[in-house]
Amino acid sequence: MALQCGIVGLPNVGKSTLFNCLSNAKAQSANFPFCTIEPNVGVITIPDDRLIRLTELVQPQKVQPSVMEIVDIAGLVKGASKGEGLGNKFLTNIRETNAIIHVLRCFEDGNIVHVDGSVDPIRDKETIDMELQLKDLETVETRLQKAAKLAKVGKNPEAKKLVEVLERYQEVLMQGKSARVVELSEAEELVTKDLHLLTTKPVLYVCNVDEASVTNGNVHVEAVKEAVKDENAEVLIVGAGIEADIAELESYEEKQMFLEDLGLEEPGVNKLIKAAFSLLELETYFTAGVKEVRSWTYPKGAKAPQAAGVIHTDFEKGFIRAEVIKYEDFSNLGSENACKEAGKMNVEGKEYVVQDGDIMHFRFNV
Ligand SMILES: Nc1ncnc2c1ncn2[C@@H]1O[C@H](COP(=O)(O)OP(=O)(O)OP(=O)(O)O)[C@@H](O)[C@H]1O
Ligand SMILES: [Mg+2]
Repeated sequence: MALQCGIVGLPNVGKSTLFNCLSNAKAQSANFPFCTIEPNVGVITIPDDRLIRLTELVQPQKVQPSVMEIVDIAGLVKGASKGEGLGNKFLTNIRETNAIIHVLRCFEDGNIVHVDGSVDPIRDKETIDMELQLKDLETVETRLQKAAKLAKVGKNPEAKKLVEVLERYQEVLMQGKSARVVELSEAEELVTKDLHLLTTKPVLYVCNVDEASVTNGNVHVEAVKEAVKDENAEVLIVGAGIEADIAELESYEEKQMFLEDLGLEEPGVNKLIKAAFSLLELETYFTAGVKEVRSWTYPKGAKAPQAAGVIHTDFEKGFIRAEVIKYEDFSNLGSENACKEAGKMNVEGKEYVVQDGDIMHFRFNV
């Protein structure tokens, strides 16, 4: 059940190029629109300095970082919601993802075709948003008809609630806004959970810039930041072209040299991976034994038994307690034993909400 981030944007803006520097899988990338048709799925490793530190301290036989899936989706054009370009098929690919990375072309390069003839990320963003919103409006209206019928026949409080929410969605979508601006109560979330609207998915924006703009951005990036300031969404600057070149380099030293020249401490894609990971509302805990040091992914807010279930369902079913060491303590004191002696290992029960970076040891009984 690996969660997926989908990369969306207009054709030829650099989605596949970005995908290639993010994942080990290789997608075809070329200077013509609709180069990608079938979605490319890749697995990416989440970079985490804490895992490196734990590995140094524990010296395990094996190390296993967290991963997530990333999908490179075909470019979308105006009218896609009505079947233009690759149309609806592409929208289905987006529906299957859990979060969206929206790539905006912010680089000038006369040799790279822009489907709408000029570089204008704000217009591009509106084009994509509008197509997603139109598709959602279609979904909402179809569902509204059905739910309204159900709500009429006798007692059906759930259908009534659904109708209410759908009407709110319809209103904002008709105003050209995304459905994510509608705030839902827990009960409302429950009745809408199989709706899978495209514009309720969390989104982050990637400004794809040229080499010279990777550290400070450019006028296009500024315009994007201004345009999304009410959306409460993150805007990242990545030079996909140059990062793809760096990813091709063999040695770590060469990569570092290149990054330094660009004025970057780490590849822009690392920042992007971390941002995408938190966009999915995921966090990490660790297990640190001599056999294996491993990073595990759990949904933010999970209690100890649910987090244990990520390792094995038996751990959840037979959960007794968890022994928890904070990463900082482990890192400072150097070992599990040292933490125990210093009283830095806590025993937690079923109600414990796991915190990002916890080092866990589960006791269970099956
Ligand atoms: N930051 C950049 N600067 C200059 N050229 C770039 C940059 N990013 C990508 N490109 C170039 O843009 C072209 C299109 O890239 P890519 O194939 O990744 O686009 P795409 O969004 O996947 O397109 P499609 O929707 O057709 O699949 C390629 O020639 C690529 O090398
Ligand atoms: Mg592509």
